[in-house]
Amino acid sequence: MTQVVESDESAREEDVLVEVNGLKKYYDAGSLTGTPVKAVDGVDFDIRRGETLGLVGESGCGKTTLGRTLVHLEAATEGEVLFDGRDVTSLSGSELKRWRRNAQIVFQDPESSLNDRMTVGEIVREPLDVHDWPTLTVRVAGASDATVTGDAEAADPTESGRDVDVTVTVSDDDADVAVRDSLPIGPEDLAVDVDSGSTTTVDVELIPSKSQVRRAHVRELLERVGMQREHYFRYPHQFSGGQRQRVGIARALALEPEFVVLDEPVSALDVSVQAKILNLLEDLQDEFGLTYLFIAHDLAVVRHICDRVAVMYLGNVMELGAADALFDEPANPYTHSLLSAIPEPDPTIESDPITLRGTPPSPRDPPTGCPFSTRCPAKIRPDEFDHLDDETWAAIDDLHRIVRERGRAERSLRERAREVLGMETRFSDVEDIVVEAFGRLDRTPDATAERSFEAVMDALPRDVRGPLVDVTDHLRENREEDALERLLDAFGSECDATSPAYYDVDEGGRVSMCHRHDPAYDEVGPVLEERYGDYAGR
Ligand SMILES: Nc1ncnc2c1ncn2[C@@H]1O[C@H](COP(=O)(O)OP(=O)(O)OP(=O)(O)O)[C@@H](O)[C@H]1O
Repeated sequence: MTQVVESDESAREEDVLVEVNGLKKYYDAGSLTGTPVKAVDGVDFDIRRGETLGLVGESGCGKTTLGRTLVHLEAATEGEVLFDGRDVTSLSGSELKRWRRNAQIVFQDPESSLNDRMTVGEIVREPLDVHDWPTLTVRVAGASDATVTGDAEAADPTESGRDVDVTVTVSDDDADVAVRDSLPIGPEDLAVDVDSGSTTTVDVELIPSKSQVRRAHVRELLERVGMQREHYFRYPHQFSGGQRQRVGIARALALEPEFVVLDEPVSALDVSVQAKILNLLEDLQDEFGLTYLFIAHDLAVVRHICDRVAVMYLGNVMELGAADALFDEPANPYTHSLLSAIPEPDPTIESDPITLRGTPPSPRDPPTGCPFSTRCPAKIRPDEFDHLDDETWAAIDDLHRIVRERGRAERSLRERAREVLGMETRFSDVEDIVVEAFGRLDRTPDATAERSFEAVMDALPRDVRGPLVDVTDHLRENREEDALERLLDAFGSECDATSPAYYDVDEGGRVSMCHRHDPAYDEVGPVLEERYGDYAGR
């Protein structure tokens, strides 16, 4: 007798699904210039089974690259990505193909991510064809030595039940078969033959064709994501952005992955549609026990949908922790700055955003110390300059950024020729830059008048003027490296010198990368309050 019964979904444990260790992704690593784009520059974190981890940060900080590297659309330059404890960065060939089913991605723009020449059904079905889905995984109970043949492969009896589609229980020539209920097949679709010779052989065959099973699965998926079964034969351009994103989600779920990267899945959609897609994603997560990495720039959406959040800057994770705690009491100066930029919904509350000056440095040339050091509103300042006010520091920091950028910019052939010929180059405007950065500090009665370089320098405190004279001298000679070194030597701090460690910043396991968490320095919050008063990031 052969009996087929449906099994319960196995209980999911609250454990780590993805573990990322020292992950780097550099582009053009072998280029002639020798300076790769350090898109992801050494990140460590876990993603727990069944959770949604948010990934936020300014454009270009490496969010998409990190997401793509996790699902192996990009090869890692260095580091590990462990899925269920197995490093997948070195997988290739059939092993990689097999693993890929487990990790999928939903792209930002449903306009460009769906092939307009394929029907909706073909689009969702394509991964099933590529992976020859379904391959039934069979575990045989009750027989110590059994082989499995037919449309199925044998599962390791010691593995967790999560990976098993069919359980065959053998006693003499009887077999009970359990089919996982998310497959669009029932007892009547399977033929199970048990041959108990010297070793037990279990032959499992699908009765409908694979094509029929795939079509049925695609239709079920379409319905599950809020489309209709009849939409199978329509084309993407016949649908709205929201519906197209539903198709993208159905395609990502077709192979029943455990882990899905959602790369700005609602950013391209109308606000009215965004909530519906987010609700759908949450429902699907509950139903299928999915684990999400949710990449987004809308912090309100992230707070709503994510369990934990990682804040990224220049290829580094600056802070990571429970979403509510991180939004309520940010620890890292970069998180403070990001949150401070969100408009205050209550107009009666007066607060000023922390304005982040300048743009992030190029990922080809990240700062030596803390990645955020060139823009940090809470940057540590050397004690001997305690007497300087915030405006003077802002001017010093501006000059630092300008010199850094200039040092990085490739000099054109024409500029080099002009230098050789002793003609004027772009560095001839060095004095203008100093006047621009420091001229507004002068509070004398005639300060509104155009200031000369000499007048601006004279008005500066002696211990600022001294280093600035050296800096401008270096710049006039086109020695940007020396100018930068002099600036850092005079005004730099721990933030410029060394990359900070991660510190535990709350009881819930939140970590943040900032020298200010070292008890030797004042903490971030009080420093920002002192420098910015009633700023909006708290
Ligand atoms: N294929 C590539 N080749 C070279 N550089 C790349 C490539 N892809 C991305 N980059 C660079 O890597 C850095 C990180 O880009 P990435 O797209 O991951 O950032 P992001 O945070 O997702 O930005 P956005 O929010 O704008 O999508 C950027 O400087 C980008 O220009």
